[in-house]
Amino acid sequence: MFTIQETEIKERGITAVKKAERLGRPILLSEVYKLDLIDPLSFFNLGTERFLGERFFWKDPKDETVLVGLGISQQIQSDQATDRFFRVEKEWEIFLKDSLIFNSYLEIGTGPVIFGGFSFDPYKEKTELWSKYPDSLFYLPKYLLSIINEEAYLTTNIVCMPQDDESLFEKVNDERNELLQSLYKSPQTKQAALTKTEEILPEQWKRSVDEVVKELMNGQLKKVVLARELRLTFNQQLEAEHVLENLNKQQHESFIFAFESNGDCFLGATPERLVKKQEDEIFSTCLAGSISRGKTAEEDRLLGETLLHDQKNLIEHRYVVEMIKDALEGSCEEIILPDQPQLMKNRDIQHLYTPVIGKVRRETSLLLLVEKLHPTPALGGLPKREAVEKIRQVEVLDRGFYAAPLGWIDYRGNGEFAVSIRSGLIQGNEVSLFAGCGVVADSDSESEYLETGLKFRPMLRALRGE
Ligand SMILES: C=C(O[C@H]1C=CC=C(C(=O)O)[C@@H]1O)C(=O)O
Ligand SMILES: [Mg+2]
Repeated sequence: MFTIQETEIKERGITAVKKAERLGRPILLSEVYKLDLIDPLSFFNLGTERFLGERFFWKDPKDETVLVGLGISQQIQSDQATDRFFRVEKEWEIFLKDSLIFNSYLEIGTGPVIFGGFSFDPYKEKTELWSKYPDSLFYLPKYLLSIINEEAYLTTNIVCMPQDDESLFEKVNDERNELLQSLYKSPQTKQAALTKTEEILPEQWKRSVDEVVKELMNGQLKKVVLARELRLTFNQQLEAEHVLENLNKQQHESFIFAFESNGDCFLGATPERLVKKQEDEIFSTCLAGSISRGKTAEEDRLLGETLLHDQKNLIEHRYVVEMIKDALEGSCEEIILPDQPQLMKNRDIQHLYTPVIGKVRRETSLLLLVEKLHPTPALGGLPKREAVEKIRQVEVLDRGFYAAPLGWIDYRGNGEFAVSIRSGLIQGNEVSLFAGCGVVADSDSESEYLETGLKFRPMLRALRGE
């Protein structure tokens, strides 16, 4: 069993407190230990008692980076719409200034990391649904488990005040060791049962698709993504850990995420990367154009072939490729992307997919890239500003964090954001699911309606525990 000795954190803590006294402001103390490999979901689960409402989970499709945060050591949050990406970046930078970071590992995603995201459109009128999530919300966790290429690291973050003393560090050390020891007790709880499914205004949604199609045929708008909601009720309070476990099993090739705030939990399994930054290398994804999976291998292959040659879907996809290329060109010395889309097959749906690799200029930050890209025409439309305005006008749904950038940034400026689709918001014994689709001049509202139905499936499957 792993135990961390108390002497080190005490010495470091006293140094941090002295620095806080000298500078007259809080100072971050962060330390990283390597651990034997532990199961990230068990780590998330063991936060249930102590850190409920203050947890996050993140896993990329290849399991290269798994991050689990428990507790909130510092929060960056705002409802200010202007410059929101830049503001988060500056606040993180200022917060990190003069911090004491004890990290002898070079791995990206160890040490101080903030996790969180942004709402889709800060100018959209807010409803009760997303009242727990401000337009920008990030946590620096108290304890962060990072599993990087199958090696585990535990980062502890403590914000030290001038008036703090040794007892703070004794407490943290005890708590940390208790956490690590309780890892081996797994809680047994029952999965909730679905009692009611309500589609929110499906006919009105179809009518808005028809209206937008008309505009697309004779205006400057080329594409608008329209989304809708499914509201589910269960016989008891839903536990995020069950749903997360199912998503992780059923949609392992997606980004699996959960992000708690004040009792609610936003979670999902998205196949869509927005942008990843590793030093000066960046990776993005064009994902748009969809068809169902076949029941047999042959049917599945034929459906894939149909998608690869379908004009409506190819146009829907091409708008995304063009926009991402344009958005990245200014910041990159080099961009590589194939001419033709390929297929991405997820358990419940297949998509047209074009991967993008680039080399960014020195001064380009991850959040600057997020700002340039969000929303891509896979979530917003084309042209970007006009499409977002149209969505604001015609969509009934309050998207909140759905279809928006969600991810993490470490203290060295590396990190990754996904687009939070195939997702849901848990609120007690109810859950809202969200799904949208790219409407182009060739769209038919009935088939777009069915396509959104496919996109609800990953969350439905996980919620039902199928
Ligand atoms: C907006 C969603 O999916 C986007 C991503 C891939 C394919 C899409 C499509 O074919 O319409 C959407 O643009 C969603 O899942 O809610
Ligand atoms: Mg589509």
